[in-house]
Amino acid sequence: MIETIDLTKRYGSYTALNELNIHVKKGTVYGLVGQNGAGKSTTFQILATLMVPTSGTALIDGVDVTQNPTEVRRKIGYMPDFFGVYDQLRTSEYLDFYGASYGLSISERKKLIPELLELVQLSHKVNDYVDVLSRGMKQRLCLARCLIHNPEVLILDEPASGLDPRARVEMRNILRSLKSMNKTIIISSHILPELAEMCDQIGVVDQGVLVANGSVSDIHDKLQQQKVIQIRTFGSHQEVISFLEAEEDVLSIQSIKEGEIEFDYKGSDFEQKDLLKRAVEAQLPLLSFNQVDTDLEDIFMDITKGVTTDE
Ligand SMILES: Nc1ncnc2c1ncn2[C@@H]1O[C@H](COP(=O)(O)OP(=O)(O)OP(=O)(O)O)[C@@H](O)[C@H]1O
Repeated sequence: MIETIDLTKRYGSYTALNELNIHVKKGTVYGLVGQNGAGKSTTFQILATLMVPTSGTALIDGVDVTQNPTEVRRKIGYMPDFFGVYDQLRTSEYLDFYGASYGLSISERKKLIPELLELVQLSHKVNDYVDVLSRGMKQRLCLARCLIHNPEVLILDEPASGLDPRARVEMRNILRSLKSMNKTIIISSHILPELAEMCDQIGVVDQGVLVANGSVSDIHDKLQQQKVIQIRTFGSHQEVISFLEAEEDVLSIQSIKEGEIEFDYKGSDFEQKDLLKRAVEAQLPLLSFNQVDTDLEDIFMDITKGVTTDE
């Protein structure tokens, strides 16, 4: 439904997007995650037909965004990361204006606007002026605006940015409703865990390059090639340390505390099983042996480390 093939964008000599390949299946939610300046908005602006790529192709439902932007615009709803709302317009008038721009009749608009306001939980603000709505409400109104022509595809650039925790939860619930309506959604964030729970697939972009792509658990596994293992011991450490130091897949011993050793390990699950077996056979004084869970935030920080952000 959404596909980019070797999508590249250069601003002068600076490459903001470098041969990006992503594929979003119909009815699924794809999260593009990356630090500030990673290239998310650039990708979304190209998908939304607002920017032409330097090379490569982007397709929405098989239609090339550069060659046939008008047809693509009918298929998409785009929520930019920054947007303004008009002064002196009430919430319902604002949506009415956009509905008319998309060629909806008065009766269609009359029926649709209350439905959309209900979906984005703004029914109670129908007669309020848009410029005095809270930030979260404005974001939700902008989302309603994206839906007015019933697009199949939603391109949402950081819809939850700048929102307080409650407003984030509200936005997440709305996105869940949209998913259940079988929309195909691409959404960006610089916070990986925020996207993880609502996305079917995640792409991690770093300096314009897709460094990881797949389901949340795939990414977790792929990026966590180096594990941290914790051993709890009973009695002397020394025997355990000597054993670990002789193991090829033990990269380094991270910490040694009273009764506890942590080490970096690069072996597979199969090799890890054998390591444990050998440790038991060597009758080491082990109380427990387990892999330390790394959360998504740690993994994200790890793969994007060393990159300076522009904020
Ligand atoms: N019009 C432009 N001219 C020159 N450089 C640009 C332009 N737009 C973006 N860039 C640069 O391209 C890179 C990617 O920017 P982009 O806005 O796509 O990142 P982003 O991942 O959306 O970041 P953020 O999370 O801060 O919105 C950045 O280094 C940015 O400074």
